[in-house]
Amino acid sequence: MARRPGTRGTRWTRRTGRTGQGRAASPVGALLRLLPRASLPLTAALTALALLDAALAPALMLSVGVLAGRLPGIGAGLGTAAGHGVLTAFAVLCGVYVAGLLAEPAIEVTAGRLGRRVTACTARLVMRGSLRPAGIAALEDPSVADRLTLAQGQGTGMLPVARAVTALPALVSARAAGATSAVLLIGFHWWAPLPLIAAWTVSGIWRDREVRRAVDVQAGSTTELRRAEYLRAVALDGGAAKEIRVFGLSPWLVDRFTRAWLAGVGRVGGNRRGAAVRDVVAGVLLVAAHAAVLVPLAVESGHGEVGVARTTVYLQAVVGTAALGWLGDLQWTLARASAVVPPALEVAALPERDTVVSGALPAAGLPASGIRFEKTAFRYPGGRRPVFDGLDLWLPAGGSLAVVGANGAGKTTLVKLLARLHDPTGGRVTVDGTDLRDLDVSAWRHQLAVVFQDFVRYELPARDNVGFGAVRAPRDDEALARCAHLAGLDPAVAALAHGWDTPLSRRFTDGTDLSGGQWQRLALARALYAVEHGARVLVLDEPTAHLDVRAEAELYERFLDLTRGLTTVLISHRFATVRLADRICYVEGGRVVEQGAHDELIAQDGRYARAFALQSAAYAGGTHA
Ligand SMILES: Nc1ncnc2c1ncn2[C@@H]1O[C@H](COP(=O)(O)OP(=O)(O)OP(=O)(O)O)[C@@H](O)[C@H]1O
Repeated sequence: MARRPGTRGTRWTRRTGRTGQGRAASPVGALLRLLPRASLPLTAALTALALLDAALAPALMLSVGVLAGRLPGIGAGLGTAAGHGVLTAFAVLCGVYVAGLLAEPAIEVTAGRLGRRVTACTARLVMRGSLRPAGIAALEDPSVADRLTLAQGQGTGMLPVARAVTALPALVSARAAGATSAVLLIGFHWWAPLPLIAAWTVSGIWRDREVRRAVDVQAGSTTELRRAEYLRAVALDGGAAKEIRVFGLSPWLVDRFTRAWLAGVGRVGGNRRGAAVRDVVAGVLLVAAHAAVLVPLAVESGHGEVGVARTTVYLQAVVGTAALGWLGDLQWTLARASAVVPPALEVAALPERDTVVSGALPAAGLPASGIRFEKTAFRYPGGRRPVFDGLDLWLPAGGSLAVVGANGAGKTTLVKLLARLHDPTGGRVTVDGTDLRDLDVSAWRHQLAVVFQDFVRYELPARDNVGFGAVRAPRDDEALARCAHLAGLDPAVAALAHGWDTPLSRRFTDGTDLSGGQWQRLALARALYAVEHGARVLVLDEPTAHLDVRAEAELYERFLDLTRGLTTVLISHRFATVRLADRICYVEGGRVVEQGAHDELIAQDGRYARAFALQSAAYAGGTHA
């Protein structure tokens, strides 16, 4: 089936036809189901208040009618029975009016509080959902990225979900008033409400469909809007501030942002074809329906067949049936603000799509013997070619293995398989003979300490940046100091104005930033902190990329100290670093093509030896390889 352009974001929903909660993805329905989860007492209170408010509208209508009917009796004097009747009707009218005045702020406060709970609940669902999958494949899927964008309310004209909660009681109250008006009209003629109900319903359904379509298109346009949001973030976030200025990217960024944004919102605006025709037809229907009721009412009232009181009530009721039709801003608000709920529920259900499933076996003490990649094959989801195709590799416990190979050979992918961020698509990875998939995934990761090539610079205090190596461990300042020392971070920590509590970002009060090399040492300290708390496998992916020559030399000197007793995987393009490892493997074409100790590989005079010679010659000649 041909797919409309720009509907990529809804592919996931359409494929499953269900939300993550296993129900149809109606935004308002999903919101109604979410309310009690956010707060049961507040939902109950808001429902009660909304129903009370809904009852007040017809009560007001009736009491006005009764008062209008009794008013002529005032001429007989207030002390008479007719006068008492007028006073009673007036008192009831005042009571209803005051109740309405009191209900309004009560609804506002309750809806406001429930709205905040729903906002928090939605945010929690999205955070937990996107963080819970053990693997990262789903998060790299563009359709998931689109759902995440929507779930965060970043689509075109999306409104905060709390606005939907405040719109709901107003909608209930309006609909109830409309229904009561229709019922009251039966008193005039049994058929009187029918033309009005039909006309308002038809026009309401047309407008409602239009809104749903607009919100749908809005969802489908998130790929463009995500690009626009990215460009805006690049311009404003500060991380790219230097390059933007040096390369003169400002006009390009503004232009591309504008184009992507307009392309995204254009889809929404461009979806009103035929709406004008429907508006005209709806207008004609409404005029005809009103005429069908008002003309007989005027005639019968003029002939005295319908009294003043009833005429007053019926006139209000005719006007009141409008609440059965399209409720303008209220419905727009509800549709746009509740649109975040289905994608939020889908993101909440992300773990169901995850292919990385935890086993149950404990991992404490592993590896005692070693880690083995056995005929491992791997292809990224949607990837054209396999990264590995029968890779065999043995990593003895307590030893160090360096992995070398050209850019894109799959070195980092090897680490992802080791950490079970992805699972092999063929073959297996074992530790002490047990398939990694049979181990409890958290327990196995507890055995790992990784410095990723693209390690994260958390804009948080230095203590957290290192402490994240063992986030569940109690605060341990001595361990922090030891790790900082081993990673060569002492001078940087000593220079922090508030020591370990200094935020490592200029965007926070008293915050500071570190140099690239200092950040890399911090990432190393984080991994060492994990080792302090039980990790037995240390993975260093390009650990010296940001270090100066002296720092790199220092790391070489400390390498044995750093890795003592640990099973170490070292990935590096710097052969001076690589040769520190017990064994080296050369990855090419999805397999290990050479492996052995540095001297053995040099003696083999193969790829490793040639690459080593090339880099040595480049350094000797004063250029970097
Ligand atoms: N998330 C991903 N989705 C699809 N393909 C990917 C993904 N990550 C990496 N690849 C591809 O997998 C291959 C191996 O990438 P990997 O990052 O493992 O290489 P590498 O050997 O670490 O490279 P480098 O030396 O440049 O760091 C590359 O062709 C890359 O384009």
